Amino acid sequence: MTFHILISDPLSEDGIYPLRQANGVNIVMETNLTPEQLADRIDGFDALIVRSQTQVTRELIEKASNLKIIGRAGVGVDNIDLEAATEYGIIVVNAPDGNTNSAAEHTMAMIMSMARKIPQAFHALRNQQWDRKSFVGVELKNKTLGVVGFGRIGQEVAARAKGQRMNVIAYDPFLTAERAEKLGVDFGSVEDVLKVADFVTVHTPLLKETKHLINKQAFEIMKDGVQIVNCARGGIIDENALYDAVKSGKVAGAALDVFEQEPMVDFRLLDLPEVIATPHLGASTFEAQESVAVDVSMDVVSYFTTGTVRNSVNLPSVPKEIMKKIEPYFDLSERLGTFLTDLIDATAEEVTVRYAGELANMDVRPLTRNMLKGMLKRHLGKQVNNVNALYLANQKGIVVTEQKTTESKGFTNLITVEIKTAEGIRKAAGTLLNGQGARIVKVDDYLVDVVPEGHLLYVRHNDRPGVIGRVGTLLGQENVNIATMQVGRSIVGGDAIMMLSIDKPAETSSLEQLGNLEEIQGVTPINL
Ligand SMILES: NC(=O)C1=CN([C@@H]2O[C@H](COP(=O)(O)OP(=O)(O)OC[C@H]3O[C@@H](n4cnc5c(N)ncnc54)[C@H](O)[C@@H]3O)[C@@H](O)[C@H]2O)C=CC1
Ligand SMILES: O=C(O)CCC(=O)C(=O)O
Repeated sequence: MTFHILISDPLSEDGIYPLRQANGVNIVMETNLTPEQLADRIDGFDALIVRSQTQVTRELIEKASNLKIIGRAGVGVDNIDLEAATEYGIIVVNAPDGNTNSAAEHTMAMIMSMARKIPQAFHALRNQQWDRKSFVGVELKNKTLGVVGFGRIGQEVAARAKGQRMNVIAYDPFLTAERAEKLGVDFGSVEDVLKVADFVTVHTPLLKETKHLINKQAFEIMKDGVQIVNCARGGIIDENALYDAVKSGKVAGAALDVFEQEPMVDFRLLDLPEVIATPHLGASTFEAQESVAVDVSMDVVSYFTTGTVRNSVNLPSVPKEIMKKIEPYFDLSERLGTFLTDLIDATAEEVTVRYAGELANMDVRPLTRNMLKGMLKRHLGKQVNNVNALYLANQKGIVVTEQKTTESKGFTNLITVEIKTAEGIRKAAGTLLNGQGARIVKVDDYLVDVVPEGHLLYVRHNDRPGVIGRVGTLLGQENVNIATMQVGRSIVGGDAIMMLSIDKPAETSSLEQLGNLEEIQGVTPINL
């Protein structure tokens, strides 16, 4: 049998030697196809290997009736419709480590070029202007670099910046005080980072949560004269807001490798002398291109020869016989993870999942992974699945433990998730009620009965007469319909909670008003 592989973006020839050496493969390299030509060409191929140019859309996937694996020679998979690939049973693999170094070096090159106005000075010189006055820069030494997104590349950039004797402050939802100390950086919230940084560099993936993370409001809290870098993904910085911030003088320099639309169509930002740019070259080194091509080629060969891969982004790998028994708990596990993540405004350090009842006699590792997927997807987005969730959690320094007991205190099965953060331990427990679907039955030590779906509000309050009525009245005034409400309390007159299920998400202003009501201690929206 021949395995047909289409490579549709330029890949290092040295890097694809694992493919060239494999028996029974037919490699076709066509790197100049239009989307329409690619759609006409794709059918019949077993594997598609791309970089960032090829858009692997649902329409393309639907035309690829033989496709089994998509290889992304790089990190970001935002050019691949993962949902469609998963839906069609196509494994997506990437090369998460191969270009980290190059992307970090490019970021440093951009920071230094920007700080010393090297591209601008070169441009003048090339136009035969010997101008030594217009290009006075700033030193990096003793300046503060703010790193938003402290994963592989963010950490490598920080290490290099420290070599330039910069101070580094970072924000990442997975960064704990302990890890920050170990890595020799300060840490704080995004606002903390933006307020104190002389240079800001972003290294997050582009997700719903990170789209326009650096916007008008973000620029407003930055220092006057801040310099800003984006070598991650176009769209993390709002380009219109950046334009205005540079124009107004708030931002003294911007260095961009990536853009909201690529190839670039709107060149307005480049009219500004403070802005320097490269056309998405962060990973464009011989070393990185060879490395990502080797990694992805090895995974494609491994899939072809053994059916296994190393760097899966979406592979569901649950043994069939286990799957049948535990499948009904998949959704509940994931929702418990998301529920607790929304509830907790702190970095998870340890996660314990307790299985009580019949589940204790089964291999429940897929459930734990699904719970972690629910937990991590809030910050890592689509790249998390039940295959890579545990790996990613470990990579973030989260200690994951499973515990089992056959005693389940009145439930056939009970799954309790406990998350430890620097602020303490929070937990939620859920079960499947016979014929009535999933329920969250305990939040911390309060007994509840909540369907884990839709929009929920978790309200902490003092157990006093009239509080519940005031909450209902206010939400009514704000046109928020309450579908269900649960109340739990520790002791009469003590701390209490309300779990409300509402028909639509409450506006921020409504939540603020709710939080300001007498006897209310706090309000947390949860969206499942
Ligand atoms: N310009 C280029 O050619 C290249 C760009 N990239 C891009 O760089 C980005 C980062 O890559 P890696 O470091 O390898 O990924 P990574 O997954 O190791 O790190 C990303 C980090 O962002 C954090 N994060 C997620 N949401 C966040 C938020 N709202 N605020 C702060 N942090 C948040 C995550 O927790 C994670 O630690 C990706 O978007 C990738 O596509 C990567 C390589 C080359
Ligand atoms: O393939 C490329 O050159 C882009 C690399 C990149 O952006 C990534 O790996 O996320």
